[in-house]
Formats: sequence, C-alpha cells, structure tokens
Amino acid sequence: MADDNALPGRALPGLPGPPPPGASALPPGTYDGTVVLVTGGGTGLGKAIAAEFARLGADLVIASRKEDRLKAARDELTALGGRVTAAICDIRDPDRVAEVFDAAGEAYGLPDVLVNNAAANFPVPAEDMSPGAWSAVVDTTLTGTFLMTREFGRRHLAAGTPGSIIDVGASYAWTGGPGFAHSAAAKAGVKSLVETLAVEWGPYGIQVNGLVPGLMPHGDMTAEIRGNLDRARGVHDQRPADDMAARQPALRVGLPRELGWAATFLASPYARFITGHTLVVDGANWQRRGVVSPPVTTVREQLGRDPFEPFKGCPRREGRGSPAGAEEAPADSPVGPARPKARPNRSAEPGAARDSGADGQ
Ligand SMILES: CCCCC/C=C/C(=O)SCCNC(=O)CCNC(=O)[C@H](O)C(C)(C)COP(=O)(O)OP(=O)(O)OC[C@H]1O[C@@H](n2cnc3c(N)ncnc32)[C@H](O)[C@@H]1OP(=O)(O)O
Ligand SMILES: NC(=O)C1=CN([C@@H]2O[C@H](COP(=O)(O)OP(=O)(O)OC[C@H]3O[C@@H](n4cnc5c(N)ncnc54)[C@H](OP(=O)(O)O)[C@@H]3O)[C@@H](O)[C@H]2O)C=CC1
Repeated sequence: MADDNALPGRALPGLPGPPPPGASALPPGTYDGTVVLVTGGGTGLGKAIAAEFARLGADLVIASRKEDRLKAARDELTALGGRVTAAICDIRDPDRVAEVFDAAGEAYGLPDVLVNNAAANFPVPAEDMSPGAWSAVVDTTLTGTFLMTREFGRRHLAAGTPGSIIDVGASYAWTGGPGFAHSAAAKAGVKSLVETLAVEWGPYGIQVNGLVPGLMPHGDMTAEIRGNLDRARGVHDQRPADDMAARQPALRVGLPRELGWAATFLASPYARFITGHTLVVDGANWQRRGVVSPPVTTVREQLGRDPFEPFKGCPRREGRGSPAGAEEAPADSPVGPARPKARPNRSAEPGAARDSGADGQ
C-alpha cells in the first residue's frame, strides 16, 4: 500500500522516516495459523494494522458498519496473502457482536487476537454537545470496545485458550482533550479497561494492551477530523502536510504502517510478558511543552464558532442567565433561582497552556 503522506523535508532533520511498505521486524510467518479480528479494519489505521498482520500470515476478520468500504478493504488485504472475511457489525450491538464471533469461528476458528480500533469522533465544544452526540462517541468508542472485549474474553475463558487484545487509544486519555470531551472521556475509559482486564484476565492467559497513534493522517479520515487538522493551514504558508509536520517534535507525521508494526509486535510471541501497557507511537508529541506558554484561545475560537448563547436548546432553563435576563425561575422552583449572567469570554486572559494542539492525540 502506498504512503498517504510523503515526509516533508526541513532544515532540521527531525526523526528519521521508517522502512518502506512491506518491511517487517518480525520473522515471516509469525502469524501463520492465527486469526486476527480488527474492528474498523476497512479504513485508515485499522486497515493499516490489518495489513501488517496479513503480511505476517494472519487470517483476518474486519468488522464495521459499512459494507462497501469493508469489501474494498477485503480485496486489498487479500492481495497481501491471507484469507480475509468482512463482517458487517455495529459494535454497539451486543447481539451482532456475538454473531460476528460465531461467523469468525465458523470461517477460521475463534480469533486469537482482537484489535479494538473502531471509534467515533468529531470536534465540538462541550457546551454545544447534545446527549445524542455524547452517546454516539462514548457508546462506540468505550461501550463498543467493551462489548467486543467481553465477547472475546468469554469465549477464550470457556475454551481455556490464550489470546491477545489491543485497544487503540488516544493520548488525551491522560491529558484531557479540549474540543473532544466525549472522545477523551471514552479513551480514558478504554485505557482503564486495558489496565483492569490485564490483571483480571492475566491468569487465563489473555493479554490486554493499549496502542496510541499520534498524528497519522490518511485518506479515510472523516471530513470533521481532517477539517480539524486543516485548521492549521496557512499559518506558515505551507502545504497542510508540511504544516502538520512542523507542529510535531519529530518534524514529521506518523505513517499508518508504523502503528501496524507496533500492533504486530504487541500481539506477538516476543511480547508475551507485556500486558496492561499502553504503547504510544507519536514521536513524543503528547509530551510537548514550550519554554513559553502560548496564549490561551477557547475551543470555540479554535473551531471558529460564534459566542455561546446561554442555555440555547435547554428548554427547562430558558431565560435563566440569558443576556436579556428574562423570566427568572422562582427561588422555590425545582430548577432553583436564576443564576447571574454568563461570564464574559475570558479568552484574552493569560494562562499556562500546554503547547500541544489536539492534533493526533
Ligand atoms: C484531530 C484530533 C484527533 C484526536 C484523536 C482521535 C481520533 C479519532 O477518534 S478519529 C476516528 C474518527 N472516525 C469516526 O468518527 C468514524 C465514525 N464516525 C461517524 O460515523 C460519524 O462521525 C458519527 C460518529 C457522527 C456517526 O455516528 P452515528 O451513530 O451515525 O451518529 P448520528 O449521525 O446519528 O449523530 C448522533 C448525534 O451526534 C450529533 N453529531 C454528529 N456530528 C456532530 C458534530 N460534528 N458536532 C456536533 N454534534 C454532532 C448528531 O447531531 C446527533 O445528535 P442528536 O441529533 O442530538 O442525537
Ligand atoms: N488518525 C489519527 O491521527 C488518530 C486516530 N486515533 C484512533 O485510531 C483509531 C482509528 O482511527 P482512524 O483510522 O483515523 O479513523 P477512521 O475514521 O478511518 O476509522 C474508524 C473506523 O471505525 C469504524 N466504526 C465507527 N463506528 C463504528 C461502529 N459503531 N461499529 C463498528 N465500526 C465502527 C468505521 O467504519 P464504518 O464507518 O464502516 O462503521 C471506521 O472503519 C480510532 O480508535 C481513533 O480514535 C487516535 C489518535 C489519532
């Protein structure tokens, strides 16, 4: 598979680029006779992870909601060597999750490796986020990961067989993710699941690790996520790819196959004593701090949104704290007395900020 991004040049060298596509640190055939199930394996990083397992001999099951993308990826991945099954599945549906494991079992046998890669995400200020938006992201990213994991664990416990789980995370699980409150909370939950289940299921022979990509642009990114990255465009009057690279300590972005190589290592026989660990593949971007803190800008400003209209869309509280100060609820009302007017935008205040954007956290 071709690189999605050329590595842009710069006066400083940055971290060296990786070996070419098709290279592997593991012996050929490391995954011969092994079944690997990758959620979201039809696109982007999931497909790149699936590709590295396929090159090393694995049979694959790729699972997600959209048939057309799954079928295209199946054809692409089959060309790399192993057998590939595409399973339509919304990982939020526990019955469908069980059916996918049944189908995988009939085709190749119980998957030995589960890669929980599927996730949902879009940038939105927390104050604008509807319950449905919160649920769309948390139910997919955290609950879906749990449902897949539970099914895998139950079947291995019943069969008395070992297995390996890799959960794809994000570094804002540690730092918080302004503009991505739903996703950051979900990924923090995923990291906690890794640490909990590594202990709970270690005695049964099941490894559970996390794998965190840094900024790894690819052609399948949703318009929302791609748009977030393109916000930086023009700051240095450079091409977007150059600009993204200039914002990374490595002076380059990551390539999807670098994540694939890390995944194949973590599930391999050479990593049998590694469990409960989350491996970050991001060129140290998440640890970045400046000598001088950059000025604080609100998430609304960064997303180009108009000022927040207090309590818009919250009918029970209409009028409370609104700019007109209209219709205050009485003090004995179940919703309590009116609060003072919303505080003015404090974006111009100085403050300590991390020198890292939400780019590939
Ligand atoms: C650049 C920083 C990156 C940080 C690291 C993390 C990266 C990633 O996680 S990248 C992975 C991103 N990939 C995906 O998200 C792929 C799958 N995504 C989707 O299919 C859609 O984006 C989806 C999550 C919105 C689709 O889920 P679905 O269940 O189909 O949801 P609905 O379309 O029905 O919408 C539910 C709910 O959410 C509201 N909503 C949708 N988009 C936005 C938005 N951009 N901003 C605010 N709210 C949004 C939508 O209005 C619905 O709300 P209610 O109508 O109130 O129920
Ligand atoms: N790209 C990056 O720079 C970063 C990515 N990540 C993480 O890497 C992983 C992969 O991201 P990336 O490849 O960029 O994103 P993509 O949008 O390409 O992939 C997301 C995948 O999840 C699948 N999916 C979404 N919702 C569901 C669902 N309810 N049930 C089943 N499958 C679902 C999608 O397939 P379909 O629509 O067919 O269901 C899609 O294949 C995610 O966990 C993401 O959070 C973390 C940090 C940075």
